[in-house]
Amino acid sequence: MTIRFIAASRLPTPWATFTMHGFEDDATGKDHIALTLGDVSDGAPVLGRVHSECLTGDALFSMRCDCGYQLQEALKRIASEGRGVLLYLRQEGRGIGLLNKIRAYHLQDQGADTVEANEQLGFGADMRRYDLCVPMLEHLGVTALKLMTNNPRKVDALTRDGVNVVERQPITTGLNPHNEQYLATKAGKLGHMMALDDFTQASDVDIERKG
Ligand SMILES: Nc1nc2c(ncn2[C@@H]2O[C@H](COP(=O)(O)OP(=O)(O)OP(=O)(O)O)[C@@H](O)[C@H]2O)c(=O)[nH]1
Ligand SMILES: [Zn+2]
Repeated sequence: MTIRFIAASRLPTPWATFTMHGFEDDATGKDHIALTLGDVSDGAPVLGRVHSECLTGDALFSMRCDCGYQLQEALKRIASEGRGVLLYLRQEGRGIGLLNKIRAYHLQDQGADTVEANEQLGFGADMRRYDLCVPMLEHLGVTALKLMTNNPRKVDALTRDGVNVVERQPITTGLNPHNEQYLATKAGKLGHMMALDDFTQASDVDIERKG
């Protein structure tokens, strides 16, 4: 696997102006992004989120999952700390791709849960890889992460791949009637460390604009 840095630019958002770093994954042809704020290469642990692509949740306001809410919350928390990193990994649908995720959603519309739907399609419950994070973080000079996640398997996978995760911070946001069952399945079957009582409710429109 070769991850190559391609270019960086400013990325203004409602919460802060981040630096956006683009990388190319030669093995898969996919491109991945890191957003950074402040000096992340000074050796001190960095507040971070490793976020896997969810086009429906991140860009199309889907309420079926918690991805868009988590993305927004992570950027807000990094902005309020004034320093942090978000890796945006192009592994849609827990690694099965967008069209297979739509197939999986179709099965879920008929009663399967998120894990059963993947399995009925012949996939594992979670096909993601995190080894590409290492060269991305090395390029950015990040040596230790305070990781925002509820997913202990993500922490384990990153640690196995050589990422120094020194702290886990829960990120429980965006509960709504459309994702309640999905979140319960993540906690029950995928091992996410969260209870529905921990969650903040999604408001109708959660987008804030500054200025
Ligand atoms: N196959 C499949 N993928 C889904 C479904 N819902 C969300 N996803 C994908 O799941 C990924 C996000 O996974 P999550 O389990 O929410 O998050 P996580 O990264 O494992 O854990 P957290 O760090 O706690 O958010 C994204 O790639 C989404 O596209 C679904 O029902 N089926
Ligand atoms: Zn999602």
